[in-house]
Amino acid sequence: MRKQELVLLAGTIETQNTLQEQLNDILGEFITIHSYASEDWLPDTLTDQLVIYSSAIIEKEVHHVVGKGCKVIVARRTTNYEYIDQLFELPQGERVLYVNDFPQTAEESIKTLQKIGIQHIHYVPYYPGKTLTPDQQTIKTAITPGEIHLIPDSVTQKINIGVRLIDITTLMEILEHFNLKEALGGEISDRYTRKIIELSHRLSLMNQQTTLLNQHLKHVVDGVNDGVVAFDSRGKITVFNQVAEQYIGVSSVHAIHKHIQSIFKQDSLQSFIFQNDETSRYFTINGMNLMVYRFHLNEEDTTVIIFKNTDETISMQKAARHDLLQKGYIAKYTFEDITGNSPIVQKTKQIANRLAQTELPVLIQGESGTGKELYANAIHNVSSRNYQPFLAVNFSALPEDLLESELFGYEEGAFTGAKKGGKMGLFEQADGGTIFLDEIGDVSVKMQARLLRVIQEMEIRRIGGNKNIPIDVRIVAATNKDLLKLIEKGDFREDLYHRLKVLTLSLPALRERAEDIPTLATTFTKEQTHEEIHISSTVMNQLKMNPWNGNIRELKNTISYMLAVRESNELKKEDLPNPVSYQPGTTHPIAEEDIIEKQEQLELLQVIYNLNQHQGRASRSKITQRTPLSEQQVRLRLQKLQEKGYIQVGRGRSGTAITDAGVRFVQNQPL
Ligand SMILES: Nc1ncnc2c1ncn2[C@@H]1O[C@H](COP(=O)(O)OP(=O)(O)OP(=O)(O)O)[C@@H](O)[C@H]1O
Repeated sequence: MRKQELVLLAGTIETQNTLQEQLNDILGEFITIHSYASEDWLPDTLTDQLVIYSSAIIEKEVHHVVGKGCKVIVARRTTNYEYIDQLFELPQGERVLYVNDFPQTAEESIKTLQKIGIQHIHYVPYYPGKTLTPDQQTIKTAITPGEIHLIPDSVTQKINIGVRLIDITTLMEILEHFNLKEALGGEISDRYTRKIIELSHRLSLMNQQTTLLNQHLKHVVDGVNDGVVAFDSRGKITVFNQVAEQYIGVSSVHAIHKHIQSIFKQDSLQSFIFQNDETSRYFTINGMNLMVYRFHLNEEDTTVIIFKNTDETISMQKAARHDLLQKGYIAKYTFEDITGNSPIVQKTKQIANRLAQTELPVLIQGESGTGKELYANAIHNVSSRNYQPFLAVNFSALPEDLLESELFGYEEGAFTGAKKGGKMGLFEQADGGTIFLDEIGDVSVKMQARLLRVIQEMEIRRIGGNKNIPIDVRIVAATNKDLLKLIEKGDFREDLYHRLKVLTLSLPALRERAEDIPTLATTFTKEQTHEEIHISSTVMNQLKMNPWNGNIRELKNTISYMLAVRESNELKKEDLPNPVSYQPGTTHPIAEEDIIEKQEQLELLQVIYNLNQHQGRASRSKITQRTPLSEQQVRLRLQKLQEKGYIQVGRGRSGTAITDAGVRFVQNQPL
């Protein structure tokens, strides 16, 4: 049987090609399709043919070629479902121009799109000759079924959903014309609907994916440890996670889509949410201490509120600290542990506190035992790095050959005995925190060069390694040596000195703040025993007088000694260690007047001792005759000797007698 034929007449080549392809797909097996576009060329007069117009509008342009015996069918057209996926990506409520060649085709197409469920966007029909209102002229997106050239220039996003296709009723009309409807109608409508089903399958797949994505995001937001709430420009809640449910005491099902004010009833919270100057504030909500943060997502015109439980944050920080503590990388002391109320200590603590707030290196200088390590700890603990590691390296305690691998680590196989997998050095381990370089004056010149490089570059290279590892470490160094003298002698690099001493902190010697000695002595006593210990005034006076060349460490050791040897709950002069056992002077000589005054007291004591031995109790005039001191000076020194428990000054004319402690003191003095 000869195949039947039909002629398709379209306006544009694009429409011609698309519809030719559609008809071929569905009817090509049974009917031969010829097609022409009026914008291209048309055939000579057609006779006795079935002619399909792509739309009623082209009639004027083509009717002259439709001759005798022709039957004309004007195609009804519907959206081409293949390309509409892109429309789902447009945001909810977006205004778009729907651009077509005529008002009725534009209106029709909009209705079709709405019918198949694309209702989240707001369509404005547009066709040649339509005048847009000033408001409509701001629309930046246009959709068109192949009529790209008709889109106004103001539009920036152009979505071509392709030429509209011939609908099923027209296809059935064609079959009827050829008397094929009965034989082929079912099959053709199946082919047509299969395409539609494919589309609805794609749409449902897309919906499924959107639902999955929404669920996934809900799980993510629910998994966040903080309360998260979001609301749109009208105040309607769009996000309300599980933690927010707990904090606010409202279920998300109840909260979502409600107005924010109906859920957050607390006035102060409402005013915080709606004002613009503050971005965070502290609130107590349902008995919980919450820090509330607010920020705006401009693109989505959404406000997000985050609720952080400060009690939980504190316990998390404690857990992090516990972790560091287990590794031993923690600064144990704070400024509270630094005992002393003397003006000089208060001032030093104040300066240290300020230095701590910077990120710059600090060099702590002070005699041995003045608390340099204590200050380094305290500085770290008030700095912004306080929840990061604090590592102390004592250069005088580590042998030179170990130092390098300890500080910088090594790679596997770097040397015989190197651990499998290599080792991280202290600088790497201190990353994010503070490294305390103690006794920096004892560092060898070779190590000084390496340290200088690390401090300059803020990166290290492991022994045997070939890559530089960046580090973020704050340096606090300490020394009891006079680094300037070392520089003069060529034992310390001047460039390293300048790198380290960006900020300096000088710690006072204990003798410069003797007024702190009673508090220190009592503190150390309490630290070491729970027993109620009294320090006799004689002992206290003696402690105050001692030059303390070993500073606080020496004082602490003296207290430990006395607590060990005491016979009662009172620390008496007999418990004091032998003066010669006091630490020898380290860096500073004892202040001049101290030596002289001590010497004079000793001489006086010697005089009293001799007088007592030969003449019994000694009168003040006799004592004065035997010394170069004035009567007034003798009186003052006798008072001091009595306070120390070395003599007993009698009333009236009864004279002065040396005590046992005085005798011991005299006898113990080097000749
Ligand atoms: N102000 C203070 N209050 C309480 N204890 C202190 C104080 N200063 C120092 N100490 C104690 O004295 C001892 C010595 O302190 P630290 O080790 O910090 O001194 P240092 O200056 O680093 O000494 P060195 O130069 O010998 O290393 C420590 O036991 C410390 O706890």
